[in-house]
Parts: sequence; C-alpha cells; structure tokens
Amino acid sequence: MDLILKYFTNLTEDQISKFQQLEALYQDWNLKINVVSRKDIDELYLRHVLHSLGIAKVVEFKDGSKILDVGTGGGFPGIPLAILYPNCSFHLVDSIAKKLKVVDEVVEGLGLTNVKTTHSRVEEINDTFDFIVSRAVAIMPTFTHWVKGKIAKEQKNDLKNGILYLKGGDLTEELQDYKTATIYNLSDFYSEEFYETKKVVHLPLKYRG
Ligand SMILES: C[S@@+](CC[C@H](N)C(=O)[O-])C[C@H]1O[C@@H](n2cnc3c(N)ncnc32)[C@H](O)[C@@H]1O
Repeated sequence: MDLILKYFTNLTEDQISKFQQLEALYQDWNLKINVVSRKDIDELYLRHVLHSLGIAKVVEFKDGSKILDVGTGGGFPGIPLAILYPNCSFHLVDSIAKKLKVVDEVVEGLGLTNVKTTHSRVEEINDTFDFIVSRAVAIMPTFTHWVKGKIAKEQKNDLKNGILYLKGGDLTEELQDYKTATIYNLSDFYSEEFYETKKVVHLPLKYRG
C-alpha cells in the first residue's frame, strides 16, 4: 500500500481507505474463486494496483470521461482506476462469468458507484467511450478489430480518444503497422524493477459514426 502513497500523493481519505481495502477483499475472494495467482496476490499493490494506475501517469481523465476495460479479469486495470477517478464511469467487461463475480464482490465491498460490469465478449458491447483500457488480453491487431466503433466522437481529455494498453517487452514488431501509437515507459514514473520493461501504449482511434 505504501507504494500507492509513494506515487499518488494527492489521494483523499476515501481513496486511501478503498485502496487499503483491496488487499483483504482480493485475499478473501481469491481463496473462493482463483483469479489472481498466489504469487501475485502477495504483491497485489506492485503487480496489479500500481501497474493499473500507470495509465493515470500518462493521462489524467477529466470528470465525466467514459472508460471501457476489456477483459478485466479480476478487475485490472479497471478497479484501481475507478478508485482514482470517482467522477468517471467505468464499464468492465469479461467473457468469463466467475471472474466478474470477483469484480462484482470487490465493487460492492468497496461501495464503488462508478463501475458497471458486463459478462460478454467485448464485441457485443454497443456503446462508445473516451478510452478503452486493457492489459494482457490480445495483440493489437485483434484488439483494434474488437473495439472498432466503440470510440466517442468528442475529445474531452488532453490525449486523443482511443486505446490505452498496458504492455511489456519489445513492441516493435507488434506495433509496426500503428504509426500513430505512442509508447510511454512506466520506468520513467516508477523506479521498481518490475516496471523496467512495462509500457503504456496509447493508440488514438477515430470515431466511426
Ligand atoms: C490474461 S487475462 C487478463 C485479466 C486482466 N486484464 C489482468 O490483466 O489482470 C485475459 C482476460 O481477457 C478475457 N477476454 C479474452 N477475450 C475477450 C473478449 N473478446 N471479450 C471480453 N473478454 C475477453 C478473458 O476472459 C480473461 O479474463
């Protein structure tokens, strides 16, 4: 938890309390339904919470922004971002029901009112968003295909509407056809070794009305 306070210094009491509660909620629910590996649960804040919040180091979502988290699994990056941005709305989607059960329990346990969850493949979601966030779900060509038509027309944030994807390693090949993509190194923001190779990829996408 100290890690979160180290990198996010303006949190309210309510946000601090919610981030603190994550540990017990995930420990409890992960015993019943395994969505996070045992090793990772011991390092929940380093590997999941702080990683998810890496997106907030790249763009500060304006109030009223709508964000879709594709393949949220146990709620990452959606839940930490929803705590950080209580005035933005988050739609967390996953095609596996038991994972969303954990997400729903965590959302209820925290009393988060800005999170909606849907059990479906993302292709079935019929809505538009300022940003589509994700981690560890699909390679970029597949992902862009899935989310086509889900980007809002009006830009209200400093970054253009589009995808914000948490990725690792060498992305040269995967992103060679995406000339408009910008890669942000999380090691520029976080000093922990875990972040040496971690990145946020921003890919602006056009509204297709
Ligand atoms: C490796 S997990 C990553 C979970 C989470 N994003 C994280 O980083 O901890 C990938 C998740 O994507 C989901 N998924 C894969 N394809 C999907 C699709 N087309 N629509 C919705 N969810 C999908 C899977 O069910 C799985 O929960």
